[in-house]
Amino acid sequence: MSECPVVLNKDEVIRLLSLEDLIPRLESAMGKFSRRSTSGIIQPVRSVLPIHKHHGFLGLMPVYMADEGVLCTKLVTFYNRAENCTSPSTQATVLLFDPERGHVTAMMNGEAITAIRTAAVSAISAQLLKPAVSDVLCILGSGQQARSHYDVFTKIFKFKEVRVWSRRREMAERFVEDLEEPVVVCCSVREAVSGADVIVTVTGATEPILGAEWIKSGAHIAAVGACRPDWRELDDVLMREALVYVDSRDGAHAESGDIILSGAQVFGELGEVINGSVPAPREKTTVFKSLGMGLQDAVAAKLVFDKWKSEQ
Ligand SMILES: NC(=O)c1ccc[n+]([C@@H]2O[C@H](COP(=O)([O-])OP(=O)(O)OC[C@H]3O[C@@H](n4cnc5c(N)ncnc54)[C@H](O)[C@@H]3O)[C@@H](O)[C@H]2O)c1
Ligand SMILES: O=C(O)[C@@H]1CCCCN1
Repeated sequence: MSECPVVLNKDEVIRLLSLEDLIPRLESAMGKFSRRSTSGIIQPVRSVLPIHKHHGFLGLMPVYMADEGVLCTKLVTFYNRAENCTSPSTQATVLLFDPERGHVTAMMNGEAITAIRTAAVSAISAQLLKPAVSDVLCILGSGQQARSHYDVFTKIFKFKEVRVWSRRREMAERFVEDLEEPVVVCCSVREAVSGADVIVTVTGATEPILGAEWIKSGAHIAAVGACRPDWRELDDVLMREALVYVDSRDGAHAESGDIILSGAQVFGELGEVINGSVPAPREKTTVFKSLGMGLQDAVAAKLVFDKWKSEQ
């Protein structure tokens, strides 16, 4: 290594990564990505190595943004394991490189980046696709992503009611204990989603937990879990009847069980909606199937590193 990289821990990343700066940069990068050949962005579908013995996976998420001079990769492990395990189910490190000389310039906590950028991208989808009047937010799941989605969605949007459901009720009760605003704890998915305008699914489910029959017509669903080709969160009817948007078509066709196993058609990429090349009819039921992209991590990591440098 020709130079020692800067190392930024979780607290530093959280301090330096502001939503106000991140969201417009993510919109711009995702719009550019969806222009493909002219984008100057190289992002292969992530490599995922199964860790069979421990019900886990190691993902490698490289990206090169030629115009911006950003070369980055995230290394992420994710596990599908018992809730009483004390380690987080998703853990990550993000590396930024000098693209000209090849050395690592910064190494930073990837859990904070993953939590914040995923919720920020879901918020971009909701901004574009949610019903014009959206009073009720429902979060299914009560883990890391549930918390980051709660924080980002309640900061950006004004909901009259927020609901949460978790597989174990005590986990949902623990989730709301830390919050300043009231959140309704629901006993069933059906109760939680009934009449909701925006639904966020952030669970470790591997079988569908959310059915079309319970959902209000015109609702927007940000489907964040189920990131393996044989994992599901949403049922076939919902996937086939809704307009389905994705972050990357290639990623979705390789990794999303909800898309592959339901046979749902992808209507567009979020970047295409941002570019105005794919419509966003708010009155229709819409699903944003999020899988996460190295590009989103790179945008966040560059922002963090630039802010850090500006303080030196
Ligand atoms: N799309 C993206 O960019 C992205 C990024 C990070 C994480 N994820 C995915 O989002 C999901 C949530 O991540 P997290 O970090 O919050 O995980 P977490 O472990 O912190 O929380 C998982 C939640 O899902 C619940 N759960 C687990 N198994 C379930 C099941 N079978 N049915 C219903 N609920 C179940 C748990 O009770 C918990 O509330 C995971 O699937 C993860 O892989 C996606
Ligand atoms: O894009 C991500 O960061 C996550 C990692 C865990 C699996 C799902 N996608």
